[in-house]
Amino acid sequence: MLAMASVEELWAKLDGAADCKSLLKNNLTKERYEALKDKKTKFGGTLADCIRSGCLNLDSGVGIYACDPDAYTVFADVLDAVIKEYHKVPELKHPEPEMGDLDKLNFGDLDPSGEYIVSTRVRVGRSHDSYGFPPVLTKQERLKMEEDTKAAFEKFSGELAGKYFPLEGMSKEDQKQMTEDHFLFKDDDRFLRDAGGYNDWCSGRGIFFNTAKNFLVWVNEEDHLRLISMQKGGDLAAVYKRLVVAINTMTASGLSFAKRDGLGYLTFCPSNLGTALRASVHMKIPNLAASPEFKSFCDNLNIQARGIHGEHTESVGGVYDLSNKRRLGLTEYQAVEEMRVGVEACLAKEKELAAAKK
Ligand SMILES: Nc1ncnc2c1ncn2[C@@H]1O[C@H](COP(=O)(O)OP(=O)(O)OP(=O)(O)O)[C@@H](O)[C@H]1O
Repeated sequence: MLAMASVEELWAKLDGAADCKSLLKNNLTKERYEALKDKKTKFGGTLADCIRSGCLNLDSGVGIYACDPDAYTVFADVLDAVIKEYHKVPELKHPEPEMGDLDKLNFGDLDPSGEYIVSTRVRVGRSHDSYGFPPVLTKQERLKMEEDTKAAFEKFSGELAGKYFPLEGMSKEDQKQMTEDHFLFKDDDRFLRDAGGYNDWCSGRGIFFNTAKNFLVWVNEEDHLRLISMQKGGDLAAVYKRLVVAINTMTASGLSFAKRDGLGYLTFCPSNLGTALRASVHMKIPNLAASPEFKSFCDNLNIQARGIHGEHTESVGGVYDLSNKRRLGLTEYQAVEEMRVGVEACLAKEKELAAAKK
């Protein structure tokens, strides 16, 4: 069974796949493979744990996950190369976290008319530095981690106060409704599945909500933690401030998050590390989206366009998920600013194209 394949079998599959275009394929040279194939992290993770998904799914974009925080040191030879290529940075010199002065943010509501932006969301990923990532995590460890996390939720007060809902025992109807409302995560990503992301599903997974349901935390989806602030409309300042207060509360509660000099916050997928921040709007841009320049327009602004049901989904009714593409090599505040500038440009272009049609 390939899910249990040895590192030699996985490598043979990757090496023989001439048309594979993943970053793993590009960067795991024979020399690197030979040097790394017998190494182990302090969590007991191996190269096979990192590359399994990318070898089973030769159509992967990235193709490599970190089996645990230590993988970024032990398998740095290949992971650093992948990180540089994915994030398009020549050097790994991520700055220290900087959220900006919350009293002097450069932005407010990006769409006061309320006509274009359906909703705004900013999320960060965080990993406990004392636990491995899904390929090496046991069920008991995941449950213990869930307990540590729940204890930190007790520190949320004011508008952040809320309740934790474990997935185990949640009805199918509730899960479906929460997913359709864009609140909850699913277990249907084959890349993540083959990386071990759904091992022992759904034990140790859950979701925390504040009372107003505009702040939530995903527990043990892809990352140990995803802190998410979201609301209807375009008030980026309100969404961002809420998130920063939540991050500071979690940190002050005594949790220690995995971080490495030059790489910032560590996440399961190397595509997310650094700020681990994705700021997005769901925005109506039917005219821009239909224009041939849509992709290059977004690329020039470092904006990523996704469908509205998450990565790898299609747009519905001309509504797109527009977010910052860069997460590494810039501060949190700069990442949000980059998204803000890009979204404003997309909005202006949409209006211009709509006016030209009249
Ligand atoms: N601005 C937004 N408004 C409402 N829902 C959003 C917004 N951005 C993302 N979502 C919803 O959040 C959920 C998760 O999306 P998705 O998986 O694409 O992003 P993510 O959580 O940032 O993680 P990743 O980048 O690792 O995929 C989906 O249901 C998506 O529709």
